[in-house]
Amino acid sequence: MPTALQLQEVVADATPLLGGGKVADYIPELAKVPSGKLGIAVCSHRGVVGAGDFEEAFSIQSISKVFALVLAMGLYDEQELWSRVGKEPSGNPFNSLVQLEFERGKPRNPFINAGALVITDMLQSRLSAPKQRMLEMVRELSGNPHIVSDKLVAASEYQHSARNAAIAYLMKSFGNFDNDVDAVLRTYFSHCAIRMSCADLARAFFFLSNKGSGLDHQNRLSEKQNRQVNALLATCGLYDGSGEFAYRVGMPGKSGVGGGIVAVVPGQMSVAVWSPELDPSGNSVAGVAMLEMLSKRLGRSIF
Ligand SMILES: NC(=O)CC[C@H](N)C(=O)O
Repeated sequence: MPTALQLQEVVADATPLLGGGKVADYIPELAKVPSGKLGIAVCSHRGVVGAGDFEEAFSIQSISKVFALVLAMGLYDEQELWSRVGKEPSGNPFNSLVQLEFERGKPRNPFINAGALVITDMLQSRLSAPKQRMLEMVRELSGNPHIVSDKLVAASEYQHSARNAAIAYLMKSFGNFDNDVDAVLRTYFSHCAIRMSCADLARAFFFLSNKGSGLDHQNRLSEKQNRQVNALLATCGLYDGSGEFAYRVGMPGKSGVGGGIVAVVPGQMSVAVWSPELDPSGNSVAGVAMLEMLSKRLGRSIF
């Protein structure tokens, strides 16, 4: 477990990288976030340590794709789930359509938009209130009952949803989408618009470093499912930047276009970082750098 001082050093050493990326602006509401934020939090059995802006809430965006998958793994059996979505890295941008046509509407993995939209469609089929269920889950996992989904961000995404709608309709044309596209998009955007801090996220992801059992001692996943999710995070969690992330950081991880990244050190700790400026793949520039520094300084690459 790093000390607060070590985390402060990581934040200080990442500060010169500010200005080296671009805040997501394809969702206009996200473009309003100040670009100079830097936060890091680590959670182990001993609790949370953080530095920088680690207590400030931000839009978790694609990090919600992990929570959605975990929910779906509790509702569907293995065979059913993976008949609808694959387990391979895509090597393409997170919101790409090209592969979907060639691969007959089956998304490569649950951590790109197409995959998360199929997972959300599956949640929509089995849950009466999927938006609320997701909020309950992140509140329980993080121990923070005040977590909410930002209605302005969700509305902004809905107003600019042409690409996600196109992905969903393409999958529907192949028979891999059961519910009304508009209803599923609204649920998906509500999940993406959840606001959490690095401290919340580090707590919420602790179960993935602890054989599927959360800080509240609830078993969220079996040990086997936990290994499976970590394997998918290690290979697919940062879209077409997943190989580079494994090379530099060496931890299963998941990013979002809000600038957050969560990472897991199996058996030890979960880490969350935040800095809004992104690289061309949509991953936080300073966020990846902070995780790389932490991994190197503590010797925590899993490889
Ligand atoms: N990579 C991301 O974080 C993308 C999530 C975003 N809500 C979208 O659908 O485009």
